[in-house]
Amino acid sequence: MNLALGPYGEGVETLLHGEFGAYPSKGSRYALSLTQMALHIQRLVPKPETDQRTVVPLAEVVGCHTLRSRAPTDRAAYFSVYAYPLKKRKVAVGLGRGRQRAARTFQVDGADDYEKNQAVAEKWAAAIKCLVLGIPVSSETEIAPSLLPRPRRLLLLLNPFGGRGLALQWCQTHVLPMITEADISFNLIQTERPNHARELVKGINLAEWDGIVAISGDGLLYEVLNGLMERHDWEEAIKMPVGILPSGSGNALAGAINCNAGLEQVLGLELLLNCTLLLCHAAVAPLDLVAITMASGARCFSCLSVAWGFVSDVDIESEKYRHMGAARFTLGTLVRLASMHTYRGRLSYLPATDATAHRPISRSITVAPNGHLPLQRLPLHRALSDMGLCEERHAFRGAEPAPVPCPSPGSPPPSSASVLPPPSFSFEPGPGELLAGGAGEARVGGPPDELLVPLGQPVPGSWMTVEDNFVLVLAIYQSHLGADLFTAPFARFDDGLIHLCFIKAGISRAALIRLFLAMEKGSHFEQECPHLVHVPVRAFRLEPLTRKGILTVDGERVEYGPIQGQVHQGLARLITGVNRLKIASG
Ligand SMILES: Nc1ncnc2c1ncn2[C@@H]1O[C@H](COP(=O)(O)OP(=O)(O)OP(=O)(O)O)[C@@H](O)[C@H]1O
Repeated sequence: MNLALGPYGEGVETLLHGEFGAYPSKGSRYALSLTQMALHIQRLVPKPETDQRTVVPLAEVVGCHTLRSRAPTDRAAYFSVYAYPLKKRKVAVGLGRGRQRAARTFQVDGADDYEKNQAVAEKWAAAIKCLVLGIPVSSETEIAPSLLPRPRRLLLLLNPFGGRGLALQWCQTHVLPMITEADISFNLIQTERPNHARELVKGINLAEWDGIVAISGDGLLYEVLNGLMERHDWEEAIKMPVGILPSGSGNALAGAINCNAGLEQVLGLELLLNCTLLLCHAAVAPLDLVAITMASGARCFSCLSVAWGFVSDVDIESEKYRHMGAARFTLGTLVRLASMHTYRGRLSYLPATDATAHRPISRSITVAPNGHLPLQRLPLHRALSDMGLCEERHAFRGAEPAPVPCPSPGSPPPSSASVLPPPSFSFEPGPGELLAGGAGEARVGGPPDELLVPLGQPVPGSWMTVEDNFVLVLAIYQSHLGADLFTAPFARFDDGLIHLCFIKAGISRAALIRLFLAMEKGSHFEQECPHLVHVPVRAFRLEPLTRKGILTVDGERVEYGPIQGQVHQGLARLITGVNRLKIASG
C-alpha cells in the first residue's frame, strides 16, 4: 500500500499514483497521487529546488473530464480536473477570499498507443468523480468508469425576478459552467409568474429527473415543495431531491446548507458559488417539513418558518426595497424599529421534551398546560437563556417524539385562555402582494397531522399555552432565517423539531437591536435576554388576538388569523452536498 502525506493528517492511503505531462506542455512533468481526500501534485521536471507539492482538496473539485488531442498523431490522452478553491480576490463585500475556477490538465503518455493512455486517463477521471460523489473507493477497488452512476438530470427552475434580478446572469456565468463540469445534465426553465413552478412540478414525470433545483430565493422552493405535495403520488414525489441555488433576497435555506457544510457565512455570489459546489457533490439528506393549517382550512407545507410580528412585518414591508437584495431586510429592520409594535396573541405548543426528564422552567410568562387552571400545578418553562445553549441542543436533538395527545370526549376542560371568543381578523394584502395560503394549499395531500385538532377546537390537554403581548413569534425549523441571520444555531435539517422562539413585549429597542446584531453570529441566546424564549416543540398553534397583522410561511404572506403546524420529520429530501469531503472554509 502506498502512503502519501495528506492535508488532513499523515499517512493517507494512496489510491492511484502516476507520472504525467501537462497541458499546455512546456516540458513539465508531474507526479500525481490520489488519496480519499485530495489530489497531490508534485512537479518533477523542471526539478524544483525545494520539495513543492500542490494539494487539491477533492471537496473543492466539481468534476474531471477526459480529452483527446485534435492532432491525429498525438498518442497521448488527457484528463482535466476542475476545482473551485478559495482565493484572495475582491468579493461581493469588499476584499476577501472568493471561489475561483482552477482547472489543471494532465497528459497521459506512458504507453505507445492512444487506447492504453486513454484507459489510464479514464481510470483517473472515474476515481476522482467517485470520490467527489461520495462513492466508496479504496486501494482494493477495481477502478473503472462503470463504478459511476449515470449523469444526474436536474430540473432547474429560475425566478428571473428574485432578489436583485441577477439570477439569470449568475446562472449563465457561474452555475451552468460549473454543473456542466460536474456532468450534470439539466433543463433550465425560467418561471413566468407566481405559482408557475408549483404547476410545473405537479406535471412532471418523476422518473425523468434526479432532482429539482430552485435558482431563486426561498419562495420558489416553497412552491416546488408544495407542488410535489399536491400531486396524487405525493408520497413518491416528495422523495425527489430538491436543492436551492440562492439568487433571491430571502436565502435562508441556502444559508443553512452553507452552514451545515461547515463553510463561513457568506452572502450574494459567494453563497451561490458555495451552494453550486455542494450541489455538484450530490449528497442528499432528509428534510423536515411542517404541515401548516389555517383558519380557512388551507393546508400547506413549510420548510423554513412561520413568523408573526416583527419578523413578518419586516419581511413583507421591505418588499419595496427588493432592488437592494438582502440589504432590504436591514433597512426594513431599521424602519420597523422606529415604530415597534406589539401584538397580543395566544401561543400553544406541544413541547418536544419528555416533560419529566427535561421539565422546562419559565420566567415571567404565564404558561398554562391545557386542562388546568392557569398558574395552578404549572410545569415551569425554562428559556434557552436559562439553560445554556449546549444543554438545550443535547437535550432535544434526536429526542423521541412526545406522546401523541389524543383529544377525546373525556379530555380535561380547556384552559381559560383557550375558551376566549376568537377575535375577528382583518386581512387585506397590499397591491401586488402574494398569498401563499389559499385554494392551492387546500388541495395539498400529505400525511395526516395526528398531533393537531381542528383550529375551532381547544388544543389537546398535554399542550402548553402562553397568552401575552409579543414583539414577535417565530416558529423556525432551520438554522437560518436569512443568509446572514443565524437564528436557530441548534436546528438541524431533520431534527424533527419546530424551534418556537418568541420575544415578549417590554423589550427595549436597544435590546432588540442587540439581539438582531448578535444573530449574525448566532450568539443572541448568550445575551440571556429575559424577553427571548425558545422552546423546541413538535406542534404549535398561534391565535392572534390583535386584529391586524402579518403572518408569513417561509417568508410568503398567508391569511391572517389562527394558524397551526406540526412537524413531519424527514418527509422531504434536500441536496446538501455533504459527504465525507470537507470543503475549505473562507
Ligand atoms: N416570473 C415571475 N414573476 C413574478 N413573480 C414570480 C415569477 N417567478 C416566480 N415568482 C414568485 O416570486 C416569489 C418570490 O421569489 P423568490 O423567493 O425566488 O425571490 P425573493 O427575492 O427571495 O423573494 P422573497 O424574499 O419575497 O421570497 C415566489 O414565491 C414566486 O411565486
